[in-house]
Amino acid sequence: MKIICTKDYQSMCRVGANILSAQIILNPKSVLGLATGSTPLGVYNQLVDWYKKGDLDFSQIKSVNLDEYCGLSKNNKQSYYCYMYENFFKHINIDSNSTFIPNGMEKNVDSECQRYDSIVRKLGGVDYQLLGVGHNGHIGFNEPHTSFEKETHCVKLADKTIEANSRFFNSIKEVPTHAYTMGIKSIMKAKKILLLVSGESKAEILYEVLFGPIVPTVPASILQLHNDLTIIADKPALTVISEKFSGCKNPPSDAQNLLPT
Ligand SMILES: O=P(O)(O)OC[C@H]1O[C@](O)(CO)[C@@H](O)[C@@H]1O
Repeated sequence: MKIICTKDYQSMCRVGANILSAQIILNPKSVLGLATGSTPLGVYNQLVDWYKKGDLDFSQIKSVNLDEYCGLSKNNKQSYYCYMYENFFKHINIDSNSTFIPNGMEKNVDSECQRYDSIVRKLGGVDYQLLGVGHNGHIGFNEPHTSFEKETHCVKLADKTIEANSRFFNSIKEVPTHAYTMGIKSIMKAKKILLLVSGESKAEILYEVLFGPIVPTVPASILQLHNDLTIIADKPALTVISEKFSGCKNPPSDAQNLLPT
């Protein structure tokens, strides 16, 4: 894995956008795996800016999103469909037939999961997967204890996730209790993965994710086994890692450039 340390959220997003724009320029037919939540917003803003300046072309790009709340329609402002449209898709020249998000309104769980997995397969898999991480180590909506073997499935959201995401809703009661998510197995199949982590509140979990044991209680810990993983984290998110390894005689090689000299 490669860990890039940036001074703050803004520069994390700029570096992230640079990595994705290199992917888009070098492989204009790429399949991008996209994430929602607060973390990638700055990356989307930056990519939109560069698109508006004429530096990027999304006309042949395809995208698959990680997840969607169950029971929220495309018109619901809190749906991830709406998030993607408002924050990214409506500002760029991506073909609306080339963007895919699980259908949160589909009640037949098996058929929706199979449909989504077959879309990803038909696209030839994800070339670059963008990820954030939840405070409990979830990626997509794969909550702690989810089997590493799952592809798209329906999950019951952890109380911690419902609480964290209630900031986007009028009240915690409005937060859906279930979601469709691509599974850990689907995420690990991506050719390249870019994990973004910002803020001190994620520092403890980032240490667990990158240097703790690989266990289903910390779903993102499986990323340690991916052979093309880049992590961009800002300084506050790296505080626990540098604390744990500073003064350590043999810090893991991946942590060495994060330590004070
Ligand atoms: O970036 P946030 O808002 O902290 O959310 C963390 C993670 O939780 C999710 O919102 C759940 O899908 C992810 O998309 C995101 O990466």
